[in-house]
Amino acid sequence: MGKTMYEKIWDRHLVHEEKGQPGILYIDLHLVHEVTSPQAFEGLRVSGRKVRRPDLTFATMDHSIPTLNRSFPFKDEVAQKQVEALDKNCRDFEIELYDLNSRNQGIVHVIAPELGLTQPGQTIVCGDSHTSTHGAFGALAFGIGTSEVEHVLATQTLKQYKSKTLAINIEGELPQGTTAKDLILSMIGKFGHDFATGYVMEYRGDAIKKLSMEERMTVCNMSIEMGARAGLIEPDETTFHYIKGRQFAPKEEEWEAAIQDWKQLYSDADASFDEVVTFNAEEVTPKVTWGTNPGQVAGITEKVPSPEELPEDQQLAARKALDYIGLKPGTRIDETPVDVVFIGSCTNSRIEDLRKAAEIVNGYKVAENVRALVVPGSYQVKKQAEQEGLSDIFTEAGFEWREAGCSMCLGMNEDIVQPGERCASTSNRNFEGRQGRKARTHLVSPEMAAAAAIEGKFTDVRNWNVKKIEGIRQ
Ligand SMILES: CC(C)[C@H](C(=O)O)[C@@H](O)C(=O)O
Ligand code: SF4
Repeated sequence: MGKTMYEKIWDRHLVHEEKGQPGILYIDLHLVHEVTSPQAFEGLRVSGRKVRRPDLTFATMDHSIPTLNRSFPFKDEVAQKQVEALDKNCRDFEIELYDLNSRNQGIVHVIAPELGLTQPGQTIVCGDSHTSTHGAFGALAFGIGTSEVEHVLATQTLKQYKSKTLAINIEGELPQGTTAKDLILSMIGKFGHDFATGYVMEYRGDAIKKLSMEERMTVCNMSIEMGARAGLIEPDETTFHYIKGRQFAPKEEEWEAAIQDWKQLYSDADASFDEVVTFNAEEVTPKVTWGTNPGQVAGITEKVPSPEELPEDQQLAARKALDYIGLKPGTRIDETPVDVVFIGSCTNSRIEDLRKAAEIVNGYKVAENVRALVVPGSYQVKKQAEQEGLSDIFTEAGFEWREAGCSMCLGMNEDIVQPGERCASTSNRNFEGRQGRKARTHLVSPEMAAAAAIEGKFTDVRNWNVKKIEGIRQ
């Protein structure tokens, strides 16, 4: 019988296996950030170990760093300590670090693809759940805990039980005016935020094939928000084209061999998945979450549901969510006002996201009483957006234009949504307190966030009067 893509990558990396025990997998790329690594390095020091493959380990600063003034001293002492610790750890253990002065700095899941570190067929880990992003390249990529970070640092391997496999066959095409973010939010809405728990899922079908690499990353990024261990997309010409020429991509003489190898990474026609579901892309509309998990989501023309309309096992959670989010059943989503707009995070802070948001913003002004921020995913995204004139469009409209980092996605720095404020956010998590104490988060696409900033409430981007960007420096 044939193999799934997951099984192929698993088999290529299996170093050792014993019945009843987790397999030992070789790790090709280990990404490190300041929040989940300090204790792991401390563990190495205590046991007198070295990092086994510093050349396969890359670190960046992203989670807790300020996005305005990044020079020491930080306002937040804990953040400064984390950053200083990462700096020392990377020096002591000879790991490449993209610090706040580096041209390669940015959110860990934005920079690794951007640098060509992320490649098909690899095993990639990071002490961070959104490592699933890299699955967009056909890499087996998932988050690990801090003790596992230590294990990978010390051995370049990881103990893992094999996951079950799930195929999501996406039929049809995404309708005009909808995005990859709407697609993944729709799927989580349909199947539920814990549907894929214990599975590695493969997104398949024409709608996926038509997505750009950046859009595929948006989809895979949120696999974890459906509970999945990892998300995978078969690599194809779009993937190869994206990788070619990047800093760490295979060089000319190795390129052809790499492509031949990557072309083997598909699920065989006779491979069997533990579970197969289908999803119709034609159903997708611009989405806004109304609750405190990403599956509590509605279309822009819909109303906030009444808990009684929902399946019984979802009613209690819906009641609690509505109470926290401060919305009444029956409220029209497109009449819901926003106080804050955040365009950023590893889900939606790449150059295409900023271009699409800028296209909506161009020629308009941010509504009074709305505070709007754009936080590019990396230094390189920021520079490119500035060269293309996107930053001018944002700042002229009244957006704040920041340095790269995670920022308001999780509010570990000063970029926090105040208690009771409602935020349209392009990030991936909306649980209680995620963006600040009592902050209310609504997950949306960059286009929907941009339109909400201008209107001061959620609005249907499909009806937006786009003012073409004249003389844009692209
Ligand atoms: C800080 C880190 C452990 C965390 C994660 O693993 O996802 C963060 O990135 C998040 O998005 O909540
Ligand atoms: S941007 Fe948000 S989701 Fe992504 S790694 Fe940072 S905190 Fe986690």
